[in-house]
Amino acid sequence: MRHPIFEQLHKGLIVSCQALEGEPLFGASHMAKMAKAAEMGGAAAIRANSAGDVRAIRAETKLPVIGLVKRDYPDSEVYITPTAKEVDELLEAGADIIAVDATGRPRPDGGTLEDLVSYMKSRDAVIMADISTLAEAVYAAALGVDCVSTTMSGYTGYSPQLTEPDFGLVRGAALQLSVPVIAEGRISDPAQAVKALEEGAFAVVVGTAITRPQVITSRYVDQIRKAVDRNGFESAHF
Ligand SMILES: CC(=O)N[C@H](C=O)[C@@H](O)[C@H](O)[C@H](O)COP(=O)(O)O
Repeated sequence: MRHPIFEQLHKGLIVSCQALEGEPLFGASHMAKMAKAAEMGGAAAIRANSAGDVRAIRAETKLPVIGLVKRDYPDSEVYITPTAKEVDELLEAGADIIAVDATGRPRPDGGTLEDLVSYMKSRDAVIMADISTLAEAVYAAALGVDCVSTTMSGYTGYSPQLTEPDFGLVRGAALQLSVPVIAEGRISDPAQAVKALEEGAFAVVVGTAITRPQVITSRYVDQIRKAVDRNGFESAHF
């Protein structure tokens, strides 16, 4: 049976509020304000990295929070909630849903996705499986995750390296699975978010295009520079 929290997410916009160390908005208080702004704009939920950010966002908003912990381990490329340790941190912080890497890549300490999912189920966690291919989506659903998200498409060596969102994966997974399929990754304008829903997404996650101002700024600057190089705007009034 589908967990009741999914009613709040259905056909909604989930805003990913994440800033990594070294980025100007890094820090729980900045992310809480970002989440508040997203709430004011009508977001259905927030996706957030680290127990500290999850706590701050829960204190600042009434929205459900999808938590993850990005952590590097020396023996694995998996960095989104790789082990039970990160799951415990997120449960303690009160995350409503926990996102975990559900790619087929080797996990730290030889752990398996199957073991992680069964641990999470034993702790009543609601699980979002971050996948990069249809086969991974099918496998995660068979393990009993609550939803899948297309987060990792383009970020594993064997998935298509698209500049656009992976609409084909959204469509294929939505057709094949009975759990909600969330569209996530490189959705950069409202029309793409709508297209993802048309392809069968249950909800849409947007991060960078809303919450990473340095990237948004550079997109404008790049376009402007290219246009200036192309035609110089000689007729502009100075
Ligand atoms: C691949 C990976 O690590 N994705 C992360 C997952 O939490 C975030 O860095 C992304 O911002 C998020 O998936 C939303 O995607 P986009 O920022 O493209 O809208």
